[in-house]
Order: sequence, then C-alpha cells, then structure tokens
Amino acid sequence: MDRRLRIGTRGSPLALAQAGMVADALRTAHGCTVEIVTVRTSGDRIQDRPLAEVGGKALWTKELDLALLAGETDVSVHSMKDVESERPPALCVAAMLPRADVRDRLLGAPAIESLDEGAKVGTSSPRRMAQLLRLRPDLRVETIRGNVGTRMARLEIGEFDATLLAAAGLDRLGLAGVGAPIGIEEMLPAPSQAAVGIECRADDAEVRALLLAINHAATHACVSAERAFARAVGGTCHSPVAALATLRGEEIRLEAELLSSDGGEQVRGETVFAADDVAASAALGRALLDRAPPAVRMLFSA
Ligand SMILES: NCc1[nH]cc(CCC(=O)O)c1CC(=O)O
Repeated sequence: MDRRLRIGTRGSPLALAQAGMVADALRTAHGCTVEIVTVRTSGDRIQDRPLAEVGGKALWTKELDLALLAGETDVSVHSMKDVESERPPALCVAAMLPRADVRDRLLGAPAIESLDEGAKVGTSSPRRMAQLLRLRPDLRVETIRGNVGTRMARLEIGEFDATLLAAAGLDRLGLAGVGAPIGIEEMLPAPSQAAVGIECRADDAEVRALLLAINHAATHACVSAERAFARAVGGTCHSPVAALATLRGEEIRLEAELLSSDGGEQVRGETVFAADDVAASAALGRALLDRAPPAVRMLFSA
C-alpha cells in the first residue's frame, strides 16, 4: 500500500518510543509509509510549575489536536493517561496498543514499608501523593516535575529519597530492571495507565479502518471503562483518582478508588459487568461519590 501516514506525537523520549511502536504496527499491518511529526504541547513548554497549578485542560493534547484537525497530521499518539476524559467530538481514539504493565514502580527503596521515617518522596501526581500518605503518613511528599529521565537524575543526585514512576514508561524506555513494582492492592493505578491510544479525525473513514486493524480490543474496552468512570466522577488534575478495569471472558471487572489529597479519607469499590454495558462504569462512579466522605467528594465535580 502506498499510503503515507503522518503520526503526530510529543517529543519526549517516551512519546517518541510509543510513536515508534505505533509506526511499526502500521507498517507491519498495512505496509504504509510512516512519518513522525513532533509537536510541542503546553505541558512540554511549561516546566517550572506543577501542572495542577497551571490548570487549564488539554495540556498534553491541544497542539496535537490542532495539527490533526488542520490536516497537518493523520493521527496523534498519546499516553492515554495524559488525555482528558472529555475529548473534542471531531476526534476519535480509533485504536489502542496492547496495554503494558499497569503498576507503578518505586525507585530509591525496595518497598514503601522500607522507606525511612520521614523520607522525602518526589511525585507530581495527586493520586500517588494521596496513596503514599495513606500508607505512610510520615512521608514528606513533594512535587517533582520533568520526564522520566529528569526524575531519575534528580533522584540520583539525592534531591529525593524515592520516587514513583509507571512501569509501562520505564519498560518502554528500555529501563525494565529499574525500580520495585508496587502491587495494585497497595496502589491502584491511574485510569488509562500503561495504555497508548491512537486518535484520528472522526470523519476520516480510511484512517479509522487502518487503525481498527491494529486495535487491541481488550485494552480498548478496559481503558474505555476506566475513562467512563473518570468522566462520571468529574474532578480535575488535583483529584486523586485510581481505576483499573480487567477483562475476563465477556465480563469487565472495574476497581476504583477516590481519595482526599492527604490520603486521610478514601472510598474504594468494584463492579463486574458485561463488556458491552456502557453505563456500568459511570454507575460505579456515582456510587462511590455517594459514599465518599466530604473531604473526598469536594475534590470531584460531578
Ligand atoms: N504523567 C506522565 C506520564 N504519562 C504516561 C506515563 C507512563 C506511561 C503510562 O502510564 O502510560 C507517564 C510517566 C509516569 O507516570 O511515570
């Protein structure tokens, strides 16, 4: 096939690795020519402040969306975790790659229990911060920004005693041996963690068909359930939320957790439903909000 596909991606090492995986999948499936187009997003540009403080939506996606809508690219590749749960209706996530290891890994100590009393842990994720403090209220959790490589360098020079990073990102960067995996009973991952999504224009039937051929349906179903849950609870980048869906046969099991910022309050629940039941994830979201203590509910906007 002599079709040429332009893949829009952020320029971080992880984003480029993931775009490369998508390029390989498209070449293998369709024999098409693939071109990688690097797009700088607001999230890449603003490095000196915690993103939760910058506010605004679509920090990692807006410039990629504009390039796609303008026809400068044919698809955008995203870490689905960084993609807001409400998307422009003119775009559609037509495919996802097979999900990688969904766990977080701890760098700097072999386990959360073995961190020294009062150890300084760097993370910029409200979920990781709340979950860590829930397990270890003595820890000093501080904001750290930057991509995976930057964070590892800052740990190396002793700015922090430990940090948490997604196993998926480390593995995709060739850092498979780095860090100790944290079980999902201890830290449930972020909605969409470890999933790479490929988005195109909703009215581009030709590209949609090409993407459908490389879609990993189980990943798409599970990540879509987690995103429906996240949409239902609302919230912002300040809201500590975790959700993990797994598919067994025709059924999805969705486990989810909402926390207060300091981890002092938490609500956790799960539901099992037929994979084609599109309303079940939102129902779990509403149920958790109903039972959430005020310090949790105030962080969500549904
Ligand atoms: N927020 C940044 C981000 N977005 C996606 C990943 C890793 C890969 C993934 O979870 O899909 C990371 C880094 C991290 O959380 O360690």
